[in-house]
Amino acid sequence: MAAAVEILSMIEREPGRSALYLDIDGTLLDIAPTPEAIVVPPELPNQLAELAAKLDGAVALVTGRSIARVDALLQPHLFPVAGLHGAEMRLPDGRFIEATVSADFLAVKEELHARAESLEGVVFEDKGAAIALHYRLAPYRKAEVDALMEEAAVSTGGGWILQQGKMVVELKPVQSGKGRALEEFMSIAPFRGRRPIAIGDDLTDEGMFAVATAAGGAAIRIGDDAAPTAASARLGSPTELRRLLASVACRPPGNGHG
Ligand SMILES: O=P(O)(O)OC[C@H]1O[C@H](O[C@H]2O[C@H](CO)[C@@H](O)[C@H](O)[C@H]2O)[C@H](O)[C@@H](O)[C@@H]1O
Ligand SMILES: [Mg+2]
Repeated sequence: MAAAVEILSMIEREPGRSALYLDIDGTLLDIAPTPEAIVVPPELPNQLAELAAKLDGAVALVTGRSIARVDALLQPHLFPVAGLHGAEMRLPDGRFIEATVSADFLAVKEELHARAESLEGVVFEDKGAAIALHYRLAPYRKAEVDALMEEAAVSTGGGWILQQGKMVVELKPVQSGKGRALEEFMSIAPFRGRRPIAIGDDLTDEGMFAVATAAGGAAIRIGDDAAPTAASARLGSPTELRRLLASVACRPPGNGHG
């Protein structure tokens, strides 16, 4: 397994041949008790913008969050984003691929919201065309949350599927997937023809790890868990990643670690 620092130093040496695909929660940002409690280090948005400039714009966020939430987190910058696990995208030229909702899904959402309110400690997150039920504040609720979400998925009539995550179960559009999102970005400028480097921390990121490595790139899984992964390297924490990315952002090309 390659070291994460070697992979990032490849970007430093050859920014014009690299493209970077970044997950947010657990990767760029430390995990917090609830979705709203995350802390964006004040220097991070500008560092990502510097990195993007260095890679001629070939930096995308690939996340379970909605694009609107990403924009709010990383303001004032608007990056290319695959949101809702790839169900919605903002392409580099500003075009949107939107996720649509059905009447069945809206009814399921309402019902889930009401039922989640009776489960103390469970946090309901409405993301538009996706829903997350979090049990981080009440881990003993996992079985109840799983059962509720399995029932909800069936009630959508097949248009939405389950996504397991860190202390969360999500309902995401069946037409989603971070691997598919990467393929979409990789087919267009400025991402086309560049070596894809995907960085994430969770099950949902495994699809993009597989696509990036199959295309001759590399992938880094963040975190100290021992979960099996298609990533080519591991790195301990978002703090370490932010430090390495900051160093890539500010060094001139060709001045890598060796
Ligand atoms: O694909 P990502 O960018 O990693 O987003 C995945 C989900 O992240 C968020 O939930 C997770 O982070 C929360 C804040 O640290 C944490 O409280 C929660 O337990 C985690 O599961 C987000 O709320 C979801 O919408 C994203 O899909
Ligand atoms: Mg993540």
